[in-house]
Amino acid sequence: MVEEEKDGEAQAQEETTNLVVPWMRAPVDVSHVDSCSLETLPSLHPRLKEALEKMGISSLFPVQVAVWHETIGPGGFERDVCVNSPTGSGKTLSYALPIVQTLSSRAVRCLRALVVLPTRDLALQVKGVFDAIAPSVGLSVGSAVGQSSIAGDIAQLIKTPKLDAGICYDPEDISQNLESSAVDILVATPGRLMDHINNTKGFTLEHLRYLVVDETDRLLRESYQEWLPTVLKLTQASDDGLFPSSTPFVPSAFGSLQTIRRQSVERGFKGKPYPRLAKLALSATLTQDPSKLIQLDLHHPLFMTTGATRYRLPEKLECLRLICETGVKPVYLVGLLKALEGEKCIVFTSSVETTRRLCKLLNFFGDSMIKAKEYSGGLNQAVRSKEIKAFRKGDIKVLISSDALARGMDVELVTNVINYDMPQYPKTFIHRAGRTARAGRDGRCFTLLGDHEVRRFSSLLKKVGNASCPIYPIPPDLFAPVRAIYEPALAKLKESVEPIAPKRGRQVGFKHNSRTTNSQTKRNKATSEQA
Ligand SMILES: Nc1ncnc2c1ncn2[C@@H]1O[C@H](COP(=O)(O)OP(=O)(O)OP(=O)(O)O)[C@@H](O)[C@H]1O
Repeated sequence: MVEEEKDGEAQAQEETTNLVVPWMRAPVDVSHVDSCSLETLPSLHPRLKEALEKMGISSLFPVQVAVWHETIGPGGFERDVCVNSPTGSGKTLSYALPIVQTLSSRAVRCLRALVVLPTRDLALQVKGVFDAIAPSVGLSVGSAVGQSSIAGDIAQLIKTPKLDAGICYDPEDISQNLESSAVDILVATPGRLMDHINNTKGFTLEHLRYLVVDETDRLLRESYQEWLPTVLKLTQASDDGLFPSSTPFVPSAFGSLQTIRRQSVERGFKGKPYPRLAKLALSATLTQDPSKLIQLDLHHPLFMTTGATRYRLPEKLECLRLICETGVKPVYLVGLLKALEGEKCIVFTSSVETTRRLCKLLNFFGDSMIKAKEYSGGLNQAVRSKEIKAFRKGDIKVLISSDALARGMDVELVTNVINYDMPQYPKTFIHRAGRTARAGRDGRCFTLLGDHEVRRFSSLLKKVGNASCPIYPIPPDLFAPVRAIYEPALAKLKESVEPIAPKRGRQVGFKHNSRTTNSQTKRNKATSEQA
């Protein structure tokens, strides 16, 4: 993927120059923090406790406890927080809970918290987490993501006055005008957010108090229409006027609100309250690149990480490898999938095109072998949503995917991740593998390798802090029937996907992805992580 390549270059640069911003050199190590039961969590709102219990949550994970202390506890949102914590460790709730808790005492509905994620599916997943807790304290959550109707968004986000019988809407009436937003919290993708900022009447970030940049490294890698500088600028605009810290909002001459974001006294401001937006940045592979981090304009940032290594795999993840004979990699994959029959598996490939072909090929092996569906940026959103829904429900057990599914997606009971194509970069490995072994559960990550990839894979494993990756032995009796039907399945695939005259020596297959042309590869890569 073009994105992962950029990531790789950036990582290589960081690794060689060893540039680390000073505040990252003294992190809070979350691996020394214990889980905490809801009963003993200080200051937790009783209705939030109930909502969490309804979700089946009885205690907070370490990263959630650490962020809680820094925001609700003694830290009191004094500093911006940057979290680097493994996949599946519960980062979503680590920011959702303190934001909902602090906003639970708000008097007037305004857009106070903005959560930005790189893809539509991720944004909707995170909205689901807020939806599970925010209504319990009277807060409303909205979403603004691509490929949904703008009119629908506007109806959901902007409050229009109700014209009840006998009551007239009076735009001069401040009490009617106070609530312009229909939501307190907005979960958005950058493109749709910019649409609203530029075009939606009544949409304002004037009262924003919290900004969450989830999957930070991914979001900072691309400018997405300059969304971040725009948001920072719009929230700074209302910082010009300072209001007494005891007055959380003041009706202005225009009937709208003005918000003091932080009521703390900042260094160098001689006792004056200095309004600012509180920011939280999170990822399992948080960038350490100063030129990227500077874009966030962080305030006395506090860095939370887990352990001494840069990246960390989930504790209960088991890594295994399969060394495949040249030219018959799909046979190994089908053999492995037969060995894992009945369990939920995600198979990652290197591109949209390989995803499409591999999925077709597997289905040509016949229903009795493998039933697989595909998920990639090459499909339209409706199809992707349908497939992911079926996968969540368990109607589909095998999902062949590009890296569109690698980051953040939380699908329950995925017990196996299979790297059909070896990931090129440590970050890609971390995110792919992290679709399993989530929330302290067990999971396995298999990587299929050709002989020529073994050395490179060993060096990649070292970078993700995992030295042990034994060979997985597929039971030999599973291979023979698969081998027997490989050639006919391949022939069917050739007929179905090879309208272009094959080049000399070119075969349909998955042995070498380099066979696709450069422009094709670039196209595929470019779409593979698109929302
Ligand atoms: N305190 C908790 N108790 C039990 N389960 C939890 C708790 N917190 C989160 N979970 C569950 O853990 C899973 C992983 O959480 P989440 O998606 O927030 O992880 P993450 O750290 O953001 O992962 P990624 O880096 O892959 O995005 C989810 O299914 C979530 O419901």
